[in-house]
Amino acid sequence: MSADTKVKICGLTDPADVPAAILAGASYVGFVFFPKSPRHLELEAAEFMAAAVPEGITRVALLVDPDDALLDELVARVPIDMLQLHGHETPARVTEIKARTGLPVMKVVGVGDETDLTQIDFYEKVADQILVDAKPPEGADRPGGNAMRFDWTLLSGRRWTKPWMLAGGLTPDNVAKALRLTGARQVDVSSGVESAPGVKDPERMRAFVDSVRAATED
Ligand SMILES: O=C(O)c1ccccc1N[C@@H]1O[C@H](COP(=O)(O)O)[C@@H](O)[C@H]1O
Repeated sequence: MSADTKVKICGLTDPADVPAAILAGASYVGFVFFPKSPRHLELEAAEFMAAAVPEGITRVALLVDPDDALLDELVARVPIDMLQLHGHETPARVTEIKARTGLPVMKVVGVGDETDLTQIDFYEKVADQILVDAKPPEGADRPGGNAMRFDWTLLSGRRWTKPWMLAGGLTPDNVAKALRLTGARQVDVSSGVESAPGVKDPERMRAFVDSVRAATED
């Protein structure tokens, strides 16, 4: 584990969440653009919230199989530093989206069992970062943000050429164990720092980052 482990807090929905996440110690903040999510933001709200993020904090837009019209409008209106692709985007589509937007891309790979890890070998060739999340259950309403974790031991000893982040069901109580088992140097949390779906809790955000810091100071 490393003392400079970074935290992404995703799914901010209220303008007050921005200073709360930053005060807690987030290095990345995430905004969700997926209408079926309780964390979905309209572009106007996102524009306002992203503009309030200080320099040095990475603003991530979470998208699910976005079409070109959405990408163009998002990039024109919202000050964003990175895209998180959480759908079924192929490696070729990742390359296209990077070229179209001029933004770095973090591609999500859903893990249910060991066989899913082979996907990372394809995506690390084209994406700037990889986000390793739990694979959603069949028929789930959304491909992430389900507070679901996977078997973290699957990642023990794995190395990839691109930076990667661990996500999926992380909480202030389990993140230390997740860091220990996976060796992750970046973690992403949404449901685990909420008081209700789509409602971020400043105390839980702080507790999460504190747990990461305590675990990485060992
Ligand atoms: O948060 C959502 O509603 C969401 C919708 C569609 C795709 C992904 C979504 N969430 C992301 O999933 C991971 C893990 O979340 P959790 O900590 O298990 O709740 C994270 O990147 C969320 O932002």
